[in-house]
Amino acid sequence: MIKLADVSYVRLGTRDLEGATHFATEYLGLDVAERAKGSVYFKSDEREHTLCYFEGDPGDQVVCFEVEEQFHLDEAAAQLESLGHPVRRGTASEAALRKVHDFIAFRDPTGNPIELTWRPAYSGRRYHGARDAGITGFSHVGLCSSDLARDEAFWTKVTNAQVSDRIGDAPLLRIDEVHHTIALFPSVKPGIQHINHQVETGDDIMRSHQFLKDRQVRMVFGPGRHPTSSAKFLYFEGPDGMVFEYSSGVREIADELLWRERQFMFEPKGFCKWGAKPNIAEFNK
Ligand SMILES: O=C(O)c1cccc(O)c1O
Ligand SMILES: [Fe+2]
Repeated sequence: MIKLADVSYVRLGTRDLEGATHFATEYLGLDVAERAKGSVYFKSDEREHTLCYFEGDPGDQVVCFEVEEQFHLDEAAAQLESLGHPVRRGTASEAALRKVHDFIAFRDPTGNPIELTWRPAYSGRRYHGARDAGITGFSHVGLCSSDLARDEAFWTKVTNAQVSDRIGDAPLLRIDEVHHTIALFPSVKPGIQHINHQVETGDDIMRSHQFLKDRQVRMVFGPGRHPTSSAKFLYFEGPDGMVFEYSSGVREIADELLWRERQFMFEPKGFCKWGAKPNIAEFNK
C-alpha cells in the first residue's frame, strides 16, 4: 500500500505563460516563487511551490503527492509495475525542476499523469499573495475519471486513500484528517478537473466573488456550501479552461472510527446546500 502523505503540487502546461502568470498572481492570489526559463513557480503556503505553469501543451497536467520515505518510491514503483502501470523514475534534472529530491511518474487507470515525490522543498519565505485572497494553502484536486468504480478501487486499494463521502458514484477521498484531498469526477477524457485552494473565511469567498466578477473572470459555480465537506465555495475558470476552487471550512475527520461515508445525490443539491447550480460539465449528468 502506497502511503500518500500530502498533495504536493500541480504542473500545468500552457501556451501563454505570461497570461497564466497574470491570472495566478493578480486573480487567483498566488505568489511567484521563481521565474525560470519556460516556467513559473507559485507559492500558496509554506511549501516552496504548489503550482508550476510551464510552456507546453495545456493537456499536460500532472498532480504530485508526497511520500514519507525514499524506499516508499521503490515499493510504490514495484507495486504499480506489478499492476500493469509502467513507472518512470525521475532524472536528477527533472527532480531539480520540481524542487524535490526524488520522484517517480506513472498514470492512474484513467490515464492521469501522477507523480510521487520524496522530500519536496519547503520554503523559509512566507507566502503572501499580491492580491489578498485569504489563501491558506493548496488543498485538493479533482481528477477526471473514465470509470469511477475502477478508479475508486485503484486509489483505495493501491494507496491509503479512503472514501469520506460519495456524490453519486463520485468519491471524495481522504489521505489524512482533511475530508478529501482527491476527488474523482466522471469525464470522457483524462485531466485535472479542478484545483482547490483553501481560504481563511467565508468573507474571503464573497470578496473574491465580487473581485473576480468585476474583472470578468468566468464564474462557474457558487458562492455556495458543500453538504459533503461543509465548506463554503466558489469555482471560477482560469487559463486553458482549468477550474479553480476556493473553499473555506472544510471538515476534518478526527476520529475515523466514528466516521461513516455518506451517499449524496449526483444533482445540484448534492453539490450545494444553498441552491447554486454548477456550470461545470463533470458536476452535471
Ligand atoms: O468540498 C466538497 O465537499 C466538495 C464536493 C464536491 C465537489 C468539490 O470540488 C468539493 O470540494
Ligand atoms: Fe473541490
